[in-house]
Amino acid sequence: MTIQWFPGHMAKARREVQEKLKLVDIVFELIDARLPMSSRNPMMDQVINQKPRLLILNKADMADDSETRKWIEYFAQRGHMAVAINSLEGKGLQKVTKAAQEILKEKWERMKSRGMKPRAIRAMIIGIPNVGKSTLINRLAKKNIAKTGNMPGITKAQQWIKVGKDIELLDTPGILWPKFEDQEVGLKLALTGAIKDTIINMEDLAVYGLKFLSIHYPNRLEERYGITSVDEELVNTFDHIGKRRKVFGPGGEIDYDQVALIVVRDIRNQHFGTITFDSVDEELEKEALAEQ
Ligand SMILES: Nc1nc2c(ncn2[C@@H]2O[C@H](COP(=O)(O)OP(=O)(O)OP(=O)(O)O)[C@@H](O)[C@H]2O)c(=O)[nH]1
Repeated sequence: MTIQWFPGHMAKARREVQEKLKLVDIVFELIDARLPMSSRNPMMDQVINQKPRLLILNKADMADDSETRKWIEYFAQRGHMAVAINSLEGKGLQKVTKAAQEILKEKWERMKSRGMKPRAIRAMIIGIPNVGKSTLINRLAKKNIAKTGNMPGITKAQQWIKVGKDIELLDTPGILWPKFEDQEVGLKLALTGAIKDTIINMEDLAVYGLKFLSIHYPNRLEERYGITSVDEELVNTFDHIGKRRKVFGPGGEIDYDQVALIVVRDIRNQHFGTITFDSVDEELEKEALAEQ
């Protein structure tokens, strides 16, 4: 699904999320483990206000494990519990229930001490497009979709999905916009396939990808393309890859469009292995600079 995010749509999305928030105890903020910063909504804190939140790093199977561990630690230090999962194969889902119980432990104990009967935790998933919201909901749902009637304050009947006996999940996720105003974020989102190819320049994307790999994963770049850095004259790098991959136009010249496409596809199809595009160390550097 592609959504054009105009101010009106953003306001509507925000309103819809805030309506649903009234129904839940906790928000599951779904983010892409390859982009733990860039795949988050820039206004999430304001939108969900003080609602308890669990960060779920989805698509962990495509991310760099060592970076994922660092990101979980990074978020923990900022007071946010985070877990890494793979919704596509249903890996790590049990961590979600455990973490939600942990986050709400005190509240539940208070309720118990006031003599209230224990009940399931009500949760909703929020995330930017393509982060895997539907996949996760379907995974958690199995056959446990429970229909409920109208809830006060909300016009459309909400369906709850029973996840084990401890969690009830709203069956429709909240969709919020990504941080597209930052050009580098846009390129990262595009490299992971979160943004439609029609709105990006493939050559820019390929160049960004190659530079990223040369900095963070030079060995993998060498293994696949026989280079460890990107030449200042970009055309030399494109020529090199074009020759290596035999991408020639009708007159025998290198087809640069095709080279760009090959690079982007190689990255997306994991021919460079599992990659995390947002680096914890760079984020910490940015934070340190901002504090100065
Ligand atoms: N490898 C991998 N792919 C995943 C995972 N979760 C989702 N996907 C894939 O990511 C793509 C997007 O998943 P969706 O569940 O449609 O994402 P969504 O957030 O509901 O997307 P919108 O409907 O656009 O908001 C699909 O191709 C899924 O198969 C995961 O954990 N690992």
